[in-house]
Amino acid sequence: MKDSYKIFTINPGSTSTKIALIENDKVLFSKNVSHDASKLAEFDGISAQLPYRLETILNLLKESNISLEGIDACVGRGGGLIAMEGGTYEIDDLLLDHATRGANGVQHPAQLGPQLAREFAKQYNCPAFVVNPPDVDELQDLARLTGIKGVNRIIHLHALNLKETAIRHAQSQGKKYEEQNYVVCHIGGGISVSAHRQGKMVDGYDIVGGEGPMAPTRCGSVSVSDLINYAKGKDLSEVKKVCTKTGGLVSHLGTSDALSVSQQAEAGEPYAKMVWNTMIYQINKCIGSMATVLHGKVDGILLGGGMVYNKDLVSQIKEACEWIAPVSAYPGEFEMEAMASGAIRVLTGQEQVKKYTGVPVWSGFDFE
Ligand SMILES: Nc1ncnc2c1ncn2[C@@H]1O[C@H](COP(=O)(O)OP(=O)(O)O)[C@@H](O)[C@H]1O
Ligand SMILES: CCCC(=O)OP(=O)(O)O
Repeated sequence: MKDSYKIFTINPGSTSTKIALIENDKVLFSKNVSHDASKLAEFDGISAQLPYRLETILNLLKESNISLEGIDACVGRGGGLIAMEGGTYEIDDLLLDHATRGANGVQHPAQLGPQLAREFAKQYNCPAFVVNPPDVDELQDLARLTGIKGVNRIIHLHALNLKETAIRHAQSQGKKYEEQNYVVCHIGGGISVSAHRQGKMVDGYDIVGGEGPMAPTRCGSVSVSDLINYAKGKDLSEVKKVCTKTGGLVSHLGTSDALSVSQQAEAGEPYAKMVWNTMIYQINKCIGSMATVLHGKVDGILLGGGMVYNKDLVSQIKEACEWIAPVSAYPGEFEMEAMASGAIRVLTGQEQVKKYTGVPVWSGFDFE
C-alpha cells in the first residue's frame, strides 16, 4: 500500500468555488474564488454553469502554477442525488446523470461537484468520488412519518461537514464516531442541526425545504397556515424561494451577511438585535429537540460553520444548551479535508467504496 495519497477536491457553492490539493491530511494548495451573483444569474440552471466553473478552476491552477499530475483521486461535493446512506461513492454514469439533472428536484450548486470531478478524473486517469453529499439519509423510521398521510420526511443538509466534525471530535477524545452520540450543527450560510447516534445521522432538518432554524438566506420552520396566508396572491415559485434564497436574515434585513448583522446587533440596533437573538434562540430549540431524539444520552454538542467564529453566538448556545452536554466549537468547516479523507479511506481499504443505485435508501413503510 502507498504511504501517501494526493487528492484534488472541488466544492462549488452558491457564490464561490473552492478547490484544494490535499496530500494525506496536509493541504498543499487551496483557493476560494468568489463569483459575482449577477454572472451566475446569467446561466439557465445550475448545470449550465459547468464550462464557466471549469474554466475558473483551470485559471486558478494555471495562475498558481499547480500541476495535478500524479493525483490519486478527484472528489466533488455532490448534490441533486436520490437519498442515499452516508459514505464515499464512485462517480459512475448514473451518479453523474442524476447530479447533472438534479434527480431529487433540489437545485444546489453542489450538483456541479461530481460533474467537475469527473472532468478532472478523466484527464488525470484516476477515480472520481462523492463523499457524504447533502442527500445523505440515515433517518430512523420514527423521524420519517408526518401528520399528513403519504407525506414522509426526507432531509437535505450539510452532511459532509456534520459527519467530518463528528468524526474529528470523536478522534480528539480518543473515541470512535461509531461509539458516540452527538448533536452536530453547521452554522454558516445555511444552518443544519442533526442527531448522530453511533455513527448514523438518525435525524436532522430539511433545510432546503423550510425546516429547522431561520438562517441567513432560509426561512426555517413556519406555521403551515401562516405560510398559506403569506402565499395568497403570490407566485408559488417566488414563495418557495424563502426556503433557500430570500428567507431569514435576507427577508428581515436585506442581507445574508451574518457578520454584519451580528455587528449591528452588538451596536444595539434593535431590529438586527432581535433577528440575531431569535436566530440563535431557534438554533437552541433545535439542539434541544435533537437531544431528545438521543434520549438525553448526548456525548457532545458540536458546532461548525462560519458563524461559529462569533463569540456571542457560541456563548448564547453554551448558556442555553450546556446542561445537555459539553459544547465544542469548530469555527469554519472541514469540507475540503472531509472530501479528501473520504477518498483516502476507500483508497487505503479502511472503508468500502459504495455504488450509487439511484434507488432511494427508503421508499415507504410496509404498511402503507
Ligand atoms: N465572526 C462572525 N460573526 C458572525 N458571522 C460570521 C462571522 N464570520 C463569518 N460569519 C458569517 O458566516 C457565514 C458564512 O459561513 P460559511 O460556513 O462559510 O458558509 P457556508 O455554509 O455557505 O459554507 C456568512 O454569513 C458570514 O457573514
Ligand atoms: C442541502 C444544502 C446544504 C448546503 O450546502 O447549504 P448552503 O447552500 O448553505 O451551503
